[in-house]
Amino acid sequence: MHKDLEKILLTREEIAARVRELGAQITADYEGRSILLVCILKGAVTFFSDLAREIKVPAEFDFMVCSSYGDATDSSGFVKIRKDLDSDAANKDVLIVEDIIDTGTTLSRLKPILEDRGAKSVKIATILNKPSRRKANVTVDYNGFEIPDAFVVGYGLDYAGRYRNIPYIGILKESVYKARIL
Ligand SMILES: O=P(O)(O)OC[C@H]1O[C@H](OP(=O)(O)OP(=O)(O)O)[C@H](O)[C@@H]1O
Ligand SMILES: Nc1nc2[nH]cnc2c(=O)[nH]1
Repeated sequence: MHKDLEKILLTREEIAARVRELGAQITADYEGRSILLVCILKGAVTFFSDLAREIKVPAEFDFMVCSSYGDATDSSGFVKIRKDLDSDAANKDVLIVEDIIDTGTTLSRLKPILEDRGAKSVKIATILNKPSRRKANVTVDYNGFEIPDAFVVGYGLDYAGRYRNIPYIGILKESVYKARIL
């Protein structure tokens, strides 16, 4: 285990098994159609590349970078798109791929933006979900794991830009972020 982790929450094997299940479910749900898979950078990149290979219907890839400010329950909560899609979402079945849904601010703002562009459908897949932290309503169509309110890293998720390449998901030691040693 990485020295900065308190414990491993989800092993490589557990993640891979769940990703296979999600891929099979998505493949069945979209049978006969194709998907525009949208990766929300950077955190979702690992899940995105694993999930995409478990989806057996034709899939286009595209990428967005978003920053959220405030929370979605007040009018100051908004999402800034720092890198937009290259493709046109109109008339496409869009599947947004996220690493974690926390307050829900990002997706509660992003989903309507893609719907307003004329997407045929917009659904959401996430590997992690923290429902106890929710402030904005988000329907999660494909939910990997519900996790407690602890700060996790690995499998794409970072703290201060680090730990994204840990191949499993673990809880970061409080001493790491309390000491602000990074
Ligand atoms: O539900 P919310 O409270 O809106 O939080 C979830 C968002 O926060 C994280 O991104 P982050 O801004 O940390 O960027 P990163 O993916 O580049 O690490 C995560 O990837 C989601 O996009
Ligand atoms: N890395 C990381 N980012 C988050 N964003 C919201 N919750 C988390 C978390 O637990 N870990």
